[in-house]
Amino acid sequence: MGYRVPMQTLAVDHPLVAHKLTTLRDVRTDSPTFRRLADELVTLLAYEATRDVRVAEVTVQTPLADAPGVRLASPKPLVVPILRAGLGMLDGMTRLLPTAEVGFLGMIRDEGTLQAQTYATRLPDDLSGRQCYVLDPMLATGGTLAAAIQLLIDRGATDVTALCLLAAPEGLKYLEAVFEGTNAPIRVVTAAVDSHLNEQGFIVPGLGDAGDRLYGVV
Ligand SMILES: O=P(O)(O)OC[C@H]1O[C@H](OP(=O)(O)OP(=O)(O)O)[C@H](O)[C@@H]1O
Ligand SMILES: O=c1cc[nH]c(=O)[nH]1
Ligand SMILES: [Mg+2]
Repeated sequence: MGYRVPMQTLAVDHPLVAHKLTTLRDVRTDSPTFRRLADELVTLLAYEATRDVRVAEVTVQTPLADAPGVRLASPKPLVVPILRAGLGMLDGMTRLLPTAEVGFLGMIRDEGTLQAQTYATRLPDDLSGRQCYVLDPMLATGGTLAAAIQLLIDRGATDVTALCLLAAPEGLKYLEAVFEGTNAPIRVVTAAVDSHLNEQGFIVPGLGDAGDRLYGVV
């Protein structure tokens, strides 16, 4: 029997995170500003989300002496943005993890049933031993993120961290229930856990439709 690993959620408590999130939420914030703030915010979240990223010890020479240090280790971490809205978090993440590889998942939530459908998958076949970082700004019902994490686990991933700009308590509870008792530690790093979901499955107070605010209503 596998041991139980509770899901860990970290809401990053930092004034700069709160400052950027406040402007992201503001309905008056236009798309160019929204894209810039999402990019800046994910870099702050990534700093916390990568605390356990694997490194290897190295020695470099300074102009004065040898200095012990570390470099990002192999195998390379995998970053997986969930299209569309997760693309708005990709550059901010890879800026901190420049050696990471990038896989892609295209997923859309049916606005009637709130069920997630996968329309694109481009991932390495074997994810065993890889640290995986999933990017999706909104964790609402949790259906999209649960399906994405399951796809990674099906390919052997055992170390998955999701970065979300906002999370709803309902979605966090759903993820906990889905992955309870799996061997894979699941971590969620978010800028805030909001109040609740409304009847349309939107996070309240939230920031609206993240994909539309990043890229327009298409
Ligand atoms: O937790 P859930 O209830 O599953 O909802 C969250 C999902 O909904 C949004 O995507 P959307 O379906 O709007 O696609 P988009 O990114 O292309 O706009 C969001 O970016 C998440 O992927
Ligand atoms: O509040 C929400 C919920 C799902 N998707 C979004 O973009 N926003
Ligand atoms: Mg959307």
